[in-house]
Amino acid sequence: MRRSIATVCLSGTLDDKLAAAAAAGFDGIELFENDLVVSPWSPAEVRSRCADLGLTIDLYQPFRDFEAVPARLDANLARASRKFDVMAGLGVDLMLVCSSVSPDAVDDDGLAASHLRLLATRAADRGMRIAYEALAWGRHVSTWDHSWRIVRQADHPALGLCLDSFHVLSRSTPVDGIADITPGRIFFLQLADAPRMRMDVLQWSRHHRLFPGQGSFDLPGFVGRVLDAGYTGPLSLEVFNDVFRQADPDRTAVDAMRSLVALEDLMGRGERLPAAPDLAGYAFTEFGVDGPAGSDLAKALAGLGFTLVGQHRSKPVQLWEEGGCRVVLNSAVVRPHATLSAVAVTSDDPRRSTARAAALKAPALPREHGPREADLTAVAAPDGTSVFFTSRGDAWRDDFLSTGDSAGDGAGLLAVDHVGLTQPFDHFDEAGLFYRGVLGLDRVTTEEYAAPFGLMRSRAYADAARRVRLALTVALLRRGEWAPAVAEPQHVAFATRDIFATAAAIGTPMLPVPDNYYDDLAARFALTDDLVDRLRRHGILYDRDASGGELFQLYTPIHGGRVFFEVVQRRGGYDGFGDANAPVRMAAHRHNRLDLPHPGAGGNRRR
Ligand SMILES: O=C(O)c1ccc(O)c(O)c1
Ligand SMILES: [Mg+2]
Repeated sequence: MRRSIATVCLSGTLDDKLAAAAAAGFDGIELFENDLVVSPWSPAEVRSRCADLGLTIDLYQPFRDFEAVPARLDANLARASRKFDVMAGLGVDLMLVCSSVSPDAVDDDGLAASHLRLLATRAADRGMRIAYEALAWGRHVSTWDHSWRIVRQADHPALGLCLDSFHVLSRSTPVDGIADITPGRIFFLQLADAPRMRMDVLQWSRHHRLFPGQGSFDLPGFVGRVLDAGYTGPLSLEVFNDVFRQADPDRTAVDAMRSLVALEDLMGRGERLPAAPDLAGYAFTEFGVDGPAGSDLAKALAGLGFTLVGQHRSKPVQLWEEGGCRVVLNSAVVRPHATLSAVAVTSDDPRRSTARAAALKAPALPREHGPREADLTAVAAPDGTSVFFTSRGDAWRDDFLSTGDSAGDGAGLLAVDHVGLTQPFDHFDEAGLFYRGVLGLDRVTTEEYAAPFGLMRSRAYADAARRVRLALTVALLRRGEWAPAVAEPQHVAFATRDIFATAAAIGTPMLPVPDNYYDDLAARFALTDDLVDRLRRHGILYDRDASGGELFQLYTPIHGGRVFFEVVQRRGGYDGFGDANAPVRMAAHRHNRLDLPHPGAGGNRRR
């Protein structure tokens, strides 16, 4: 299928947008009038620029407030005629007319149809066509089925529909009937996703649209019906989004292309992606550390029961292990402090995982191989994390020389439960689409909560077997300046079979948790005094879901300036991430980092 993108999706001037669309591999564009108006290029120059870049101009838009505004009919036809001249210069034959919002528009389908028929006649005289789109906030026409009735009534071969997934799905109008639209009458298809929000639909549309797969709309279902109606034109993205409007257009265009590739795969039409192989879990997580951060993390890992079991053959890289948890401390990647630099997932077919990632436009990372170093394939995630695919059998471990120590039972940690990555504000949705697509994960939860330094959103993904879980978080506004030190922590959570045994093995609680938290917990969940006391004594946080599943969590302080570890025990099918406890953890980290006096766990209240 041809893939197009509306210039309104991308930041910059027209030349920036065209270059970005072409570089990301789009076949065509929808030209937004504003982008042409501010361009120094004539329509003919834009046409030749697009041709040079291998882009077609598939649609010119928007033409507003035309139908059923009787007082302005002549003026509107004159206006249209000038726009047809522009379109002729551009070499584009399709104009988008969106349903009138003017207070002067009258509620008269017959009149609307006759006006559109007149416009279509004029367009046809110039070899052009009109695609009529119902805006969700149109004054009298705001649903796809209403626009279709009018188009049918107008009955002109140069008049058809433009269907826009946002306008259709934001209104929850039934979509089944779309498949029955007369073949050939859908002239254009615009795609946008969006989060479900209860707000004015115009504001929702103009600020919060997202690329397919980043929001909550059922786009595969919607597009499937449009294709069932015989539509053969491009899949064209039309996303009004405040962040994308000011982000690097090259990067946005790649994100956009990735969304279309993933959508076509989900629909099972067009090009298919290599299927996501089954994942067996995280093989290891790697932290890039400088000297002080390296010793800080090493101490923290030892405190959690890890053993230093390996030293890399050729690089300053350590392998720490406990149960099925492996942590690599890499001081070859020189970065300030500590950074969760890589995650490695064990894939049933690493080659296919890599091919899938490449098809989703994940940049491949060059690896330097020493003589015996395992051939790990890696791609770069939008947040800078490297994602490795390893095979079962741990061949990658041959890169490490044994220290002679082997991991004992430690504190009873079993495997990585999840990885938590805080995302920069501008790249949260992009990162979600990337990880989900590349690793073949499903979306599990989306939560929002008020934390000490602002509102947070967290979104978690996991494979069907729950062997690889990933939690992304973001501050809902760009971070204020005043608390930058805790801006973007990253963490790895390890699963334990028995959190109380693990806590006992660790000893003194690593991160003091306020008494007030436990008083509130007792009230919220009607827990026994005994359980609350045990939680309190060990600094364990607790959560319970609607069906009785339970989560127990323990946290370390922040190490190496940016990272922390978590220990979790899930019971009874608990599938979340304890987001209700995140503000408690964040406040405790703040206390800890400032080294504020703490009354101590175990019932000593502050006076
Ligand atoms: O927000 C708007 O005005 C607008 C314009 C053109 C479109 O295709 C659309 O979906 C919305
Ligand atoms: Mg539209």
